[in-house]
Amino acid sequence: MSSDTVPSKRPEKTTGLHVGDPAPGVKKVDPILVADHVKRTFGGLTAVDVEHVEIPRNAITALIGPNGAGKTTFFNLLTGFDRPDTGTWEFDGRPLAHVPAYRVARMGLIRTFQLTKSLGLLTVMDNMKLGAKGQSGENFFRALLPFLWSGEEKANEEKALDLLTRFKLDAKKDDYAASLSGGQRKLLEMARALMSDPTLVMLDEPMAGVNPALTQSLLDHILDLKAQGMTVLFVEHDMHMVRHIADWVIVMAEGRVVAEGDPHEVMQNPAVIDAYLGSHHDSDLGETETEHVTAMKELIDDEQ
Ligand SMILES: Nc1ncnc2c1ncn2[C@@H]1O[C@H](COP(=O)(O)OP(=O)(O)OP(=O)(O)O)[C@@H](O)[C@H]1O
Repeated sequence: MSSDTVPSKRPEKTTGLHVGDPAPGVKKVDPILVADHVKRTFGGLTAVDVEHVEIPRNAITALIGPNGAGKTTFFNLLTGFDRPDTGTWEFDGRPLAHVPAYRVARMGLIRTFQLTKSLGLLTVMDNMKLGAKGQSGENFFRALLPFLWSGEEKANEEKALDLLTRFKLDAKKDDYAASLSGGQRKLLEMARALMSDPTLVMLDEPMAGVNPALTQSLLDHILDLKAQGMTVLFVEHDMHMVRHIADWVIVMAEGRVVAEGDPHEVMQNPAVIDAYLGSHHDSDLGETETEHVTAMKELIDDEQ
């Protein structure tokens, strides 16, 4: 955790996102994603058991929770990278359960991974082109009639260069992705996600492994996504980041949503304190205290 984790300008928070008390599963004024009864078990372990959750449109929502709470599994389910035992969910009013990941992406829901998936032996530019919608090779007839797609190829390259410039990676466009630093790879992954003009961007631990020199730039880019009309849902352990940029926070523990609210309210919610600190929150956790718990403890103290 870093207390330097602040964007360069004060983020404009979006409020008025929910209807009624901010309890788990609370209705949103304009949800972009609505999930019901999504359950995933691994043998005897219930990793995800979300009864109902709504993600507000054109806002930044943080999904937080202690290690093993089910956040990444839930991300995998929503984006078609894993299959639930039960459950349905809709993205922009369209059912998504059983839709494979590549089609979910084409529908406008793009995700990044905790460990970046940039292809090290491809150049930065080639990684970007892979993120484009409707690539030439996808369609048999286009592949037979290349003049149909040369214009598209050029447009993709221009768009990629534009994005790489925005993310300050243009000078690296011909380098192998493997030569980038961890933080630059995170930026590349985010830039690549934007190649397909998503409406919902899901980021799994965008700050993990990013050195302080790049954290501000990453935060600014995430805020930009909202400014451009996109919706962001991100998993993050860095609570300072959550507090600074999230408009809404959803807290998971043991597979369930245990609390929701704006970042300041949520940090004071007893269910959240319990989820992170169990029954130990008045005592020193000593050796057993993880970095995430320490971070949460500091913030809870700040809020009180
Ligand atoms: N493929 C799998 N096979 C078996 N168990 C799994 C699998 N994937 C996840 N789990 C288990 O499901 C639970 C939820 O894991 P998940 O990675 O979703 O949690 P998380 O909240 O993302 O945790 P972290 O913050 O540590 O990344 C954990 O107990 C984990 O061990």
